[in-house]
Amino acid sequence: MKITELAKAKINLTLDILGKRSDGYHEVEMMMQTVDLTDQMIFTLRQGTDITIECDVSYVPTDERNLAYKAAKLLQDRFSVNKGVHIMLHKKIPVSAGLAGGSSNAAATLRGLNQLWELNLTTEEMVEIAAEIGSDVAFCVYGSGTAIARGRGEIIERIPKAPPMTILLVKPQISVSTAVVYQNYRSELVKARPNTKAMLEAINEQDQKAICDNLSNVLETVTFSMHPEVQRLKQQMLSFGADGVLMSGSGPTVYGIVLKEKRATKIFNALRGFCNEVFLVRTC
Ligand SMILES: C[C@](O)(CO)[C@H](O)COP(=O)(O)OP(=O)(O)OC[C@H]1O[C@@H](n2ccc(N)nc2=O)[C@H](O)[C@@H]1O
Ligand SMILES: Nc1ncnc2c1ncn2[C@@H]1O[C@H](COP(=O)(O)OP(=O)(O)OP(=O)(O)O)[C@@H](O)[C@H]1O
Repeated sequence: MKITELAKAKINLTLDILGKRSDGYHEVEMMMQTVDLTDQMIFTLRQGTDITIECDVSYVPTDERNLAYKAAKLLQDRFSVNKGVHIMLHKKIPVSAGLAGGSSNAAATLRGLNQLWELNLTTEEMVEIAAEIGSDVAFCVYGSGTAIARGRGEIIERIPKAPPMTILLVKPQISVSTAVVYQNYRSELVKARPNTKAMLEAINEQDQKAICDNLSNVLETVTFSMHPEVQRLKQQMLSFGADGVLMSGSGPTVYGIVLKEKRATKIFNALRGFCNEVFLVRTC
């Protein structure tokens, strides 16, 4: 028996930090959006209880460090499952990019194994389990759409879908640790905080211009100071004519919303001249 699931990348339309928590995490309020940059995952039932992973790119761990493995093991232990699985992961989402690639794979594993192992879990039950794997996994369980995430990212409020928009994703060739970025966050260095209410209104009204005007991520202050080239990339995308530009998550991926299709292709070609990893995608 085989189940196929698609794991989508996410971008943050807003990311605000409301304070530091006693568990060491940060209290956040952020608007999340899926885009149609997807990994494909194929789950095949195995005899015995082994969980094995195969991936078509060499730099993704295929052992217990893989978030998909963690998700499978968690389900197996929690529900005393005496079945195994082989997971084939076709990777398209850049790794350590701020696009929740690993989290999305973990969420797709919860959905896939819910079917393969016939667990009959509701979406809400999967969301609860997701929070034990990572802060971004809960949002990814829904598969696609727009939501506000609160708490440490695991409390999800689904909101109306953002309008279809063309997005350029650019992943610089540097690696950023989410933990280090959060650790170095200083609220006093933030000049303008996100206005979540205004962003919600913009989405409710399907007002693309207002969405572009309200993009905001407080973690830019940290990543930009550690890697000035990420800030330069943002400036460059704005000067090329993107209508709104923001760093996603803790970075280093920077995305640009481009409201005119023809201009998006032009900027895409210009960026490909000096960046290896550039993707032209849509909100979904
Ligand atoms: C930056 C974002 O991607 C935005 O969507 C997320 O907030 C991070 O989500 P994630 O990668 O799933 O994060 P986790 O794997 O849960 O945590 C990685 C590390 O980031 C820090 N962290 C994460 C989330 C949060 N609300 N506060 C934190 O301080 C913690 O040091 C944690 O050890
Ligand atoms: N299924 C997976 N796909 C990609 N990376 C994974 C996976 N499982 C574990 N990892 C490891 O997780 C780390 C972060 O990878 P990931 O691509 O999820 O980062 P990210 O996009 O920055 O995540 P987020 O936006 O949630 O902070 C990498 O060091 C990678 O080796």
